[in-house]
Amino acid sequence: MNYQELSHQINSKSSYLCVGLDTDINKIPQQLLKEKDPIFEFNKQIIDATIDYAVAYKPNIAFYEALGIKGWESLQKTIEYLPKDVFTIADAKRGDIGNTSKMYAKAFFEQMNFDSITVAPYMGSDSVEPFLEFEDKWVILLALTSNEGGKDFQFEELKSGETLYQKVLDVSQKWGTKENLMYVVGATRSKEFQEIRKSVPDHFLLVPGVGAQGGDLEELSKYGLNENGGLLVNSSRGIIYGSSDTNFADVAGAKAKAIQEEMKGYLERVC
Ligand SMILES: O=c1ccn([C@@H]2O[C@H](COP(=O)(O)O)[C@@H](O)[C@H]2O)c(=O)[nH]1
Repeated sequence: MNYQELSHQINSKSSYLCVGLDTDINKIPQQLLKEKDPIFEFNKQIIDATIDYAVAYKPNIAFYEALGIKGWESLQKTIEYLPKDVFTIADAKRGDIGNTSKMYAKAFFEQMNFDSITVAPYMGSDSVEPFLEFEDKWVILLALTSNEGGKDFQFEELKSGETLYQKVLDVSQKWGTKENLMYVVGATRSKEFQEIRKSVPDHFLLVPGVGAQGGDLEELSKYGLNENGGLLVNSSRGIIYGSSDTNFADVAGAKAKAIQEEMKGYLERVC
């Protein structure tokens, strides 16, 4: 999916919601365990219930890898089940020396046909560029993460006066464009949103950390939204684990709808 198509989806659904498919076999409703593929069955019902309110889906790959071959099969089926007009994110946080990164890119872009993958910037340009060589595919580079430990390195002030995460934003803009490069900025970092938006006015930001991690949707939307949308805000546990009963999908749908309605209001302010 390209920049214009993503922007169009945000406009037509009045939503920049990304549903996180962090599907944990120990958390899904008991009655699904009798299914042949409980993880896929759970994802399928969550997707059906939330599809009208979401523009993107983000399976966190760890939850599938943890189950071995069966997990990879559930992931593949989930990706195949998702409609082509939603944006798909492999939250895999990859990145290695160039020839290895190329193999990661082939795995997620060619084998699994994801639109995008999260990549760690720490190994630098040659670890990121192989992902950027794929047409209409995206790198989502970790810039300022939502977790407490993100402060250990990302706020480090460099000799130049800029912080490490600012340097990631500045330098990486030479590697890709707004058409193939997005950034992860945690919803818990709402104080930094205004300044980050100035550094990357046109790039999309993937924002995890609303819901279970307590990020403020209104605050981050105020500074993060731009005229193309410019944001994909992820919620995983806050949507998919609203109920552990037979009504789990309905509850997920209602939670996604509530977020979409709130987002609609924020989008109207920038249009
Ligand atoms: O900075 C980051 C980067 C990635 N994540 C991932 O997003 C989801 C958040 O899940 P919630 O249940 O909505 O908290 C999860 O897959 C994380 O691994 C992040 O939280 N922060």
